[in-house]
Amino acid sequence: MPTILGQNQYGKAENRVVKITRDGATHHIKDLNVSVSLSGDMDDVHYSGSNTNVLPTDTTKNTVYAFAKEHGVDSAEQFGIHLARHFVTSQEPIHRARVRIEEYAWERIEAPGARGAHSFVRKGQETRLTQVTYDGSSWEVVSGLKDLVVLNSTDSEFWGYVKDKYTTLKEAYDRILATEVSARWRYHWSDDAQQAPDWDTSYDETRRHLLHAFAETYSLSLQQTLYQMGTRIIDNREEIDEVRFSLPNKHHFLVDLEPFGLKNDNEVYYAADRPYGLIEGTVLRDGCEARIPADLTNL
Ligand SMILES: O=c1[nH]c(=O)c2[nH]c(=O)[nH]c2[nH]1
Repeated sequence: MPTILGQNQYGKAENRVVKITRDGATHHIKDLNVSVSLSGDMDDVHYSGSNTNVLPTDTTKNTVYAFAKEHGVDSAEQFGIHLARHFVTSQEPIHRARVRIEEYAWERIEAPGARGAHSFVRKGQETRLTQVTYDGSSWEVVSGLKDLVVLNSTDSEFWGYVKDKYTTLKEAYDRILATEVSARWRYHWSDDAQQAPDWDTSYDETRRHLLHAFAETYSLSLQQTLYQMGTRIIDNREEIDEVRFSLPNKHHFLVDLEPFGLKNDNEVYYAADRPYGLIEGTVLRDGCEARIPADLTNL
């Protein structure tokens, strides 16, 4: 049965680019997910396997990162136009380039004790959670949130760790620290005879303390940041006795632009989605018992 080749296209999908622009202590962030799809004279590669006309998808990925440095990212549209024009005008066999971009929006965390403007929270609300348990005489209220994504574009280091024969990680003295916070906090209110907290105020203030502690901590590890966030909540919210966090370390790797003759001065990052470090821990008011389960998905 004879066959002919129909529509075809190829490229690299979902290149996660984070571009930090440093204006002194004020940083700006652009966070994109860029998918490139090219088409043109690609019959041969399908029919015979000849790659003569094939610009590797790996190259399209490199181009995305290099362009983030060379041209900056003013807007997703502008960035897409640069890329699409480049592929069509620089490669004779490529006749059409489609560049799709998703942009993730960030807001600044305005924290009074921050050393600069380099802390961000992803736009789009987190999910507020609660679990109420009553056995006829006492109450347990555990509230919290999930999907609260935060990022510091500086003031984060990681070094001095154990090195064994499998360790390849380079020590970092200025890295991006980003996580998607999942937190649960347990109220010490357990008795109808006691005045219950104002739940809405408690939620808003706990969230605020958590964000401010994230922004204001000069971090030597995500573990240290976790402890600071928990301590800030326990110190400021007397109605809360225990806080537990599950913090995926959302790694941002500096892209090596040297092969393209470009210097990457902590500007262009590859935002990896997996695998991720997972840092979890509880912070307790002294003298209180830990009751939030270790695995927050069980709550
Ligand atoms: O903040 C961090 N804590 C770790 O335990 C760890 N491990 C790692 O590879 N990177 C990091 N970062």
